[in-house]
Amino acid sequence: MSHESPDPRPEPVAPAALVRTDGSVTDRTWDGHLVPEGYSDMIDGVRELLDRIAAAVPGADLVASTTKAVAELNDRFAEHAVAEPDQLSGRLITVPGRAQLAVPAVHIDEIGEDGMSGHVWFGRHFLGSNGVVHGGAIPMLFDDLLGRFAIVGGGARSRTAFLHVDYRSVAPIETTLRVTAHVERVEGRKHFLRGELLDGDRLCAEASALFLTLKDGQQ
Ligand SMILES: CCCCCCCCCCCC(=O)SCCNC(=O)CCNC(=O)[C@H](O)C(C)(C)COP(=O)(O)OP(=O)(O)OC[C@H]1O[C@@H](n2cnc3c(N)ncnc32)[C@H](O)[C@@H]1OP(=O)(O)O
Repeated sequence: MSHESPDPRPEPVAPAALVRTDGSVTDRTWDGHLVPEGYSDMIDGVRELLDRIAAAVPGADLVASTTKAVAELNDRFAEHAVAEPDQLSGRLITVPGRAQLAVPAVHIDEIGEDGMSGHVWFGRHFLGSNGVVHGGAIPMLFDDLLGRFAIVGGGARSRTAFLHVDYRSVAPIETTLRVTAHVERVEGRKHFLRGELLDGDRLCAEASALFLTLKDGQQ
């Protein structure tokens, strides 16, 4: 049995090359590692695959062929494993979601010294239930966005000391939502940040967080 349904995924907007916030193009991570051509497109494809798998009831043929293909890919990727300082996933700060698949892909629209705004679209991979984004995905979004902004805003490497999230109304999946982040105040190593997730003008969730700049040699 199959159900016809409209495909709600937005057109992919991630560039083949990596575009910095000032519009210039690079082929390297922030710390100089060369990124193979098409890498961010590959990550986008895997993100779409996670949404497609979450949304589908596949037949036995598709299950078998997918299991075989994934096993082959696992073997091939295992041959290319590197140590953490050399990995690309999570280090492409110019790509939505930093090419880290657990992190929802936030597209940054505006960024300044004290704040940023962007948009995010949660696919079926991030479904909690009944058309609503999983409650665990929202802190992940805020931790990444605010943590990244603690660095972009002039901080050095930092870690989350606390992250408080209030869920004010449901966040729908398959909808373009707005996200904002701003610096509330900085006290020495302590960066206090706030963020919001909105559906139009409706506040879905808000976060307040403290990030601490790490001391030299701190893990
Ligand atoms: C790759 C490129 C991409 C970059 C993009 C990356 C974006 C991703 C970002 C993800 C970030 C993470 O998820 S990090 C992973 C999740 N977080 C963690 O695992 C952190 C675990 N906790 C810790 O490691 C530690 O507790 C720290 C680092 C947070 C703090 O330890 P510390 O450095 O020794 O500091 P400490 O002396 O305890 O505290 C310093 C000051 O902060 C205050 N303080 C400390 N913790 C708290 C707290 N929870 N609530 C209130 N205040 C606190 C203290 O009272 C003190 O205030 P005063 O007396 O000075 O006034």
